Amino acid sequence: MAGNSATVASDAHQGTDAPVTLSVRGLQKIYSSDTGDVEAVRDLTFDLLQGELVCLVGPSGCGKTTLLRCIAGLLEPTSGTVELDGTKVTAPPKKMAVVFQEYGRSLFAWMTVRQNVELPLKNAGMGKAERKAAVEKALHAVGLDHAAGSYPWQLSGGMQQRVAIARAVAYEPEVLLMDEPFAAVDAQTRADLEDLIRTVWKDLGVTILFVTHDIDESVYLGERVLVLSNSPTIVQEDLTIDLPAERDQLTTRSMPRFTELRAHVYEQIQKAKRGTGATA
Ligand SMILES: Nc1ncnc2c1ncn2[C@@H]1O[C@H](COP(=O)(O)OP(=O)(O)OP(=O)(O)O)[C@@H](O)[C@H]1O
Repeated sequence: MAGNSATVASDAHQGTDAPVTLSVRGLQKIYSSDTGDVEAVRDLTFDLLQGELVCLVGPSGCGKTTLLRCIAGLLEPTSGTVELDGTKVTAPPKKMAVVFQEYGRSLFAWMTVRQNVELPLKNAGMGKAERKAAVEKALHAVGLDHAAGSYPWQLSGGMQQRVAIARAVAYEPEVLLMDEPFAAVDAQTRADLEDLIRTVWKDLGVTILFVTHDIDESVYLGERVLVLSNSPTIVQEDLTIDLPAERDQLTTRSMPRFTELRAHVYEQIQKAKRGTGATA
């Protein structure tokens, strides 16, 4: 089954009319230090079309976080470009939001859930009434209407991560970047959060780039999966996930096609680890 490459389509977005939202071209990042240079990312090129949910997987240490930080305008690439709606990213763009793994550190403990979600809107100069409506909509989207007055430390890890997601979507970003956001929560909560992401994605029409270590998660969530090679990194494969749009933890994960796609990605990651997958 793992050798089923011939039945697995690449170039997922060919034939769709949606415009390109995010464009990464020839991205390279070399870290320089006293002990020498580390080429984390060599030559990454891919596009995200408007409204896509794309997952990014690759071997540990292959440069996923480096790539995301370059896309988010938090790190300057050594060469290559990132463009959002045709404009080069040189600083964190207003139309982008990022959700990190460490939800505990990303929320302010002395602020209520409502205040945490409201803060970036306040900083952006949004009026009070508009802010209130945006916060209510975002908390409702993540199923936390009842927790608006609670403090983060009164919530479970999964609920805290939902607050971080609400804070990111309240802003109505065009692109949502997620860096292994569910790595620190238990399996049951993780499954719930995966479904939440697909619901929020469908309801709000946001473009999502979701980084994960977890092969099953990438196939379950994504419309496309980008498999990265070992460091120094290139895109080893751009894979279409041709599963039905309506996904369900039980039904989707027990589909033969799910098993085939998961086996295919697994095989690609093994090749990436051995350094035999990349052709460029
Ligand atoms: N600030 C830095 N200075 C020097 N090297 C760095 C720095 N940050 C990352 N690296 C190196 O760059 C490579 C890619 O790191 P990065 O954290 O982007 O990978 P990753 O795929 O996100 O890792 P993981 O799968 O473990 O989360 C690694 O070899 C890492 O050691």
